[in-house]
Amino acid sequence: MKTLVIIPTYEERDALPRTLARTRAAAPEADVLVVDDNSPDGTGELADAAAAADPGVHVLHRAGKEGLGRAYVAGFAWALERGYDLVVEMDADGSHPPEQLPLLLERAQLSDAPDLVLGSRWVPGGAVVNWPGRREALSRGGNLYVRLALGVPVHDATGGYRVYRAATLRRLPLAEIQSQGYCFQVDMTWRVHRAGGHIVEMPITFVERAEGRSKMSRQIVLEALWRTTAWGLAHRGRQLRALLTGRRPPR
Ligand SMILES: Nc1nc2c(ncn2[C@@H]2O[C@H](COP(=O)(O)OP(=O)(O)O[C@H]3O[C@H](CO)[C@@H](O)[C@H](O)[C@@H]3O)[C@@H](O)[C@H]2O)c(=O)[nH]1
Repeated sequence: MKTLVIIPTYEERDALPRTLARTRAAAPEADVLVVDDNSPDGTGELADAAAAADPGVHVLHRAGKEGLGRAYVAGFAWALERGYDLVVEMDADGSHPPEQLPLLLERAQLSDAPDLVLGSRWVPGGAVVNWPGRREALSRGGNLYVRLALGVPVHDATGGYRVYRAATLRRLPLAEIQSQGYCFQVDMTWRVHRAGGHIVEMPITFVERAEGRSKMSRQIVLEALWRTTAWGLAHRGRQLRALLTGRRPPR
């Protein structure tokens, strides 16, 4: 199946070349799209150089930093316009080891044809390497909150190593997405679930970056908290209304 790996970048000069090389070696049949938000450190120029040397690497330049969510929505549109069948999300910093990609892609192509294969840190066999305790607690706690608030039956809705079936992305109202930061991952997981999508989790090992720095911020955490809470309240309201009026409650 025609596959595109989307790698969003902001200031990933030190990490990107190695991640690109590892990705092309691990899954040479997949094309790569770097979506750079005009990084001031020259990441975009590095990506251009990689694209000039390898026809399987492409670059989408955006005018400025607008967050992970907007970068992915632009990357999805790029992929759908060009007829890719599978669309992968992957961080630029090597924390999503490209060597695990073939297993995720293989799972995405099994006959039960999942709409979304989630690389999961929090299922048996999954792991995190070199994360401080408070970051692990934030991720585990955040995922528990997502499950309780939204009823999404997965263990790692916030993770960013995943494979979508392009046909599923086509059915989602991507232009409506408001999430800017990492709650985009929750937003997408929930959209696939609500649309009746088949989601499977595969264990992955997340390895904290050795170069550059995380873009995680207080603003990103707060956005995830308030959006998840607002979605959850609206969702529970819809379910209650359905029950009271004898209709089938929405997922
Ligand atoms: N284009 C673009 N890329 C961005 C932006 N912000 C972050 N990125 C890119 O998005 C990827 C993830 O950012 P990191 O800063 O490395 O994230 P992390 O803290 O390691 O994030 C982990 O937690 C997130 C939330 O759970 C996960 O979404 C992510 O996959 C990973 O597990 C990196 O490739 C980074 O360059 C942005 O505004 N624009």
